[in-house]
Amino acid sequence: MSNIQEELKNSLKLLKQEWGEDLEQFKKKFLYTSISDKKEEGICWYPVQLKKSKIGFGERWIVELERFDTSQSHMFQSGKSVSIFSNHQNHISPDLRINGVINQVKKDVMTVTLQIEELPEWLNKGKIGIDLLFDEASYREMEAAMKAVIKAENSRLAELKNILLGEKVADFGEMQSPDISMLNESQSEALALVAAAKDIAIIHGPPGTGKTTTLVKAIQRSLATYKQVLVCAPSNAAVDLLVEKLQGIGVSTLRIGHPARVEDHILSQTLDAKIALHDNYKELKMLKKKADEFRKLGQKYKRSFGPEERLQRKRLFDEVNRLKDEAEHLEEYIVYDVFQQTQVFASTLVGASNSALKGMKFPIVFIDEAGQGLEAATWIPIQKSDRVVMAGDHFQLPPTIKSFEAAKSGLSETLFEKVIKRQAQASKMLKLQYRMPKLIMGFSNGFFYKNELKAAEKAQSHFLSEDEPVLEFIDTAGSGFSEQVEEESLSTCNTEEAKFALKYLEELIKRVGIAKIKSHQWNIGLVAPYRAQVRKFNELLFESYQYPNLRSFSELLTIDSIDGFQGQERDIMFISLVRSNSKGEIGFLSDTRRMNVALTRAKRKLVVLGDSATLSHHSFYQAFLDYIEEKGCYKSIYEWLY
Ligand SMILES: Nc1ncnc2c1ncn2[C@@H]1O[C@H](COP(=O)(O)OP(=O)(O)OP(=O)(O)O)[C@@H](O)[C@H]1O
Repeated sequence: MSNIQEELKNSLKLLKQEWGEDLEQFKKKFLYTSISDKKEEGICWYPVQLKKSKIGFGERWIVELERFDTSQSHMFQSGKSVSIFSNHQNHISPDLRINGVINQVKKDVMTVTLQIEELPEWLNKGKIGIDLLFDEASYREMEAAMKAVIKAENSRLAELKNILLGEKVADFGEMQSPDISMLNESQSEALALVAAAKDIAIIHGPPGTGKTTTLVKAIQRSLATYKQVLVCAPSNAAVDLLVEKLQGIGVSTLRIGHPARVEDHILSQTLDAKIALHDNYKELKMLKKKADEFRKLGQKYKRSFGPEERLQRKRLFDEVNRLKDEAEHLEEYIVYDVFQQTQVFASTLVGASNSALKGMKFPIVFIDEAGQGLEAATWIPIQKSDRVVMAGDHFQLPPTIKSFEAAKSGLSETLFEKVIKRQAQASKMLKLQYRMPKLIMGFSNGFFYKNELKAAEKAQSHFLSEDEPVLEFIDTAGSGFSEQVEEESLSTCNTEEAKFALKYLEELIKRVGIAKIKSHQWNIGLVAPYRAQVRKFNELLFESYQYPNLRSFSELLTIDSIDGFQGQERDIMFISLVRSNSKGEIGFLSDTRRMNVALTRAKRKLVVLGDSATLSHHSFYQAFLDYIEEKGCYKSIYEWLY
């Protein structure tokens, strides 16, 4: 057996190990995570009220539950497994839980089929909620993809397996001379490489070098040759960003995936929305309505009726069936028509297994942020494609892996990294970045990119105003701003730091000028590595009136964890590092690739807030503090406190 077959089998084994660990951690999460945390993650409805209950087919109980907190987005959908719990006396006991499967979710009402013989009394006593249970579907899809790749022989997938894993050399056609009218030289060379690639091409490079920009251009170009292509990324946020950019240049894009996971401004690109906007949609609705009316009429006939009525009832039901068939055909036609008009199908890596794409093959798949995708997930869209183009940076966020052992044994190595190592001629590195002035870029450049990264001339003119520093580190050491652990979620926050961050931004807006910021549409990112701190920002900002200017900027302000910012950029970035303790424990912050993402999002101003006494125990932060000192960007919180 060849080495790559062994390697793939090992990857599959590690994936299963990760699956087991994830399941274990999920179980623990449910025991220790607060309800508000779970609600925020979209995996819990609380409180809910029991509206109806009945016994359905197979003597199963079916319940209808309504939630009150209607604003929260969620991930519940039909077919998913859920667990209904009682929070009696603010305590969730494992005994007061029942499992079930979602029949349907309509706005704020969920219908669930339960796996019990009798309804427990506590269901009627209020204080109940619904948890989403562990979703094995993604793992199943990844497992299936790995198995398909292992099994592949005498097929395009088998060839791609050999090429991507380095057994066979990637093939290229004649390289056209790069057209530098739109992009810079190395970006244009990357475009030429993509055009010549018969198997695989990779665009990689540090933050802000235009990987996504070049990839979008390559996608647009490919549409001159191919009618339809597939575009993927590991996260929903990265897919939405690509869809937004493609939409911006007039490419007709269909966003595959559950609408609950798609950002609001991208919803119009989902299949549901496109069906609803289709010319024939009104006709479809009419057919369904008529079928319903005839069905109701037919049901009005009681049991004891004569032959005349029987005939009439039969006619009505025949009509119902005819109308339903017609509606079904019309719906199939609408979907077919939407697909015909689509140039780019866009989904997450795992989302490429969506039934809407079943049986479809693409001449080429483009994968952005490929350094964040697990190998098994990356194979899912590749199975559907003849050629592969990936873009990413292996010094930014890696795939999220729960099992330390599996990560150590190789699961953390992405397909993207393997191809860069094994097919050197198939990749092009971009080195000129357009996002950040040199001062913001400098630390990351030295620490991660051997100072190979250059800043474009135009990035030097990125600032808010002549006298507004582009980089500041504000040291909270000695201020008494110490971290707290959120009791229920065990996530860390730092209330004083959160208050200071908001106050700072409030003052910054006033200082730079509200009108100026609004007229330039400069946007702001407020970020922390911990979800508890993100929650704290939201609580403080939206539940008080202390920050009126910042609140009035809410459409230009994004508050999120670092992971939510991968691939994005903001004019102003404020990072609250949270950790402040006497032991020098920095936990999660030691993931330097995550910090690399955070430190490289800002276009005009980057403010980092943290406790140097705690942070300097780690060499990465010591190096960062040295850089800050050297560049004269250090400030002590005492400048604000007194
Ligand atoms: N050739 C170019 N000329 C001018 N601006 C450019 C060029 N290429 C990219 N940019 C700009 O640089 C910024 C960063 O580009 P982009 O987001 O594509 O980079 P990236 O490499 O994908 O970044 P990240 O690694 O953070 O995902 C964007 O504002 C983009 O418009």
